Amino acid sequence: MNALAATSRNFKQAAKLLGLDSKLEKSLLIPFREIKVECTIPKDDGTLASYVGFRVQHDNARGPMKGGIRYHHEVDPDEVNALAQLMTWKTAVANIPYGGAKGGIGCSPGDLSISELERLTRVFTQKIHDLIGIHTDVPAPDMGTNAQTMAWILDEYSKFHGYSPAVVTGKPVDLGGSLGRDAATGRGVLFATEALLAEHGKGIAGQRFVIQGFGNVGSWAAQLITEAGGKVIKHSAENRGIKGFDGGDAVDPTSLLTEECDVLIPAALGGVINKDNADAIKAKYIIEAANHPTDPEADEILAKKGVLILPDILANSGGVTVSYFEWVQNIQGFMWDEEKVNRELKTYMTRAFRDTKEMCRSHHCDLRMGAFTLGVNRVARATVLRGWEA
Ligand SMILES: NC(=O)C1=CN([C@@H]2O[C@H](COP(=O)(O)OP(=O)(O)OC[C@H]3O[C@@H](n4cnc5c(N)ncnc54)[C@H](OP(=O)(O)O)[C@@H]3O)[C@@H](O)[C@H]2O)C=CC1
Ligand SMILES: O=C(O)CCC(=O)C(=O)O
Repeated sequence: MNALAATSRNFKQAAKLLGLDSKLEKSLLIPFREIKVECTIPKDDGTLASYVGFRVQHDNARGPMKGGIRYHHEVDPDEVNALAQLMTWKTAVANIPYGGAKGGIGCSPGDLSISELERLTRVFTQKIHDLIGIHTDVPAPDMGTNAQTMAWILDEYSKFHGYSPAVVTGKPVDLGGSLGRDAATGRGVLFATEALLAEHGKGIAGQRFVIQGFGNVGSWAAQLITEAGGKVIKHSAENRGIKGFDGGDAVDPTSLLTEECDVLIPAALGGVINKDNADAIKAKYIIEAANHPTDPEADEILAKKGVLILPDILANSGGVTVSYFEWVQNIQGFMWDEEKVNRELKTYMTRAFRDTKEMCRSHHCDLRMGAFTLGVNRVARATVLRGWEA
């Protein structure tokens, strides 16, 4: 199922459980603003290359819009729209004062040189600089982008608006980035997994994990789970990003989803768990480190098999939570030590898990609907409180 159809279906199910007014439901679903820009750059060989960039600003009822920028050849408007919508519910689940947005450029970053990536990022920033900002929309890294990409956005944005470190998060620590942001999504995955397993009288130690994707999120999750005593038995790439991680074997990324294990952690692309492979999944728990890795059809099959799924908008909210801490530090002009960042992250992740479970109890629903009803309800309340006057 297309990412937007899947995300909207989950939203509508949550709206129904909450008994939302149909006009409010419609207004929450339609994005605040969709931006599509042409980005042409000279390549290193002197020829020109054109790319399409997107930024979808989904909702700002609870605060500035927030979300990553993805560089990937499969980036398309529907997917960016779905990812932006997920950010709106995710920031509300985490209870941080943001709305949701997401951006992307349809390109294969591995085929571009560093200077081509820098030119592309600067052209994209030139096209969107007056639509982002510290109190309007704050980008961050996602697949195919990193702290260096954020440094280029910060520099280009600052040419127009003056030095503004808080306009992006996930930037290098030397430019005002937060200690602990690099590991934050993976660390949040660890805390969320601990909270879920604890409900079943289990800990990380001794559980067998399979992780798909070994970029920023997957590699940090693997390292931290290993340090906590978990056994990462398979992962989907050569060790990348984390020096010295030596757990698990590298195998083909699609077949590993159906490997024998206790906990499966998809940490790459969306839609990888679908009606074609859901029945063959052997894990007892799925922790969605990636965004929308599970199709609604697969959700139904896995529920019948008794597999518990910790949904993306809760499981991977550690990244945006520490992005919030970074933004707060930039605005305060005061840097936190890493221990404080990690301690606060644990508090926020544990609270989000507890609040989600409360919605599961009160609305008699699974964890995905618990998280969706929690997020959608908070955004709906803020929307109504702000009023409808034009
Ligand atoms: N970075 C963050 O803070 C956050 C990220 N996320 C989500 O986590 C996921 C991963 O993001 P991140 O780690 O930042 O991205 P990275 O670009 O750092 O890493 C992506 C990983 O996915 C792998 N991958 C790419 N395509 C496929 C495929 N078709 N099948 C299997 N593996 C594939 C890549 O392998 P290779 O290197 O070989 O291409 C790489 O290991 C995304 O869904 C993202 O939206 C969610 C919250 C926050
Ligand atoms: O850190 C952020 O602001 C956003 C991270 C992100 O894109 C995500 O959670 O999917």
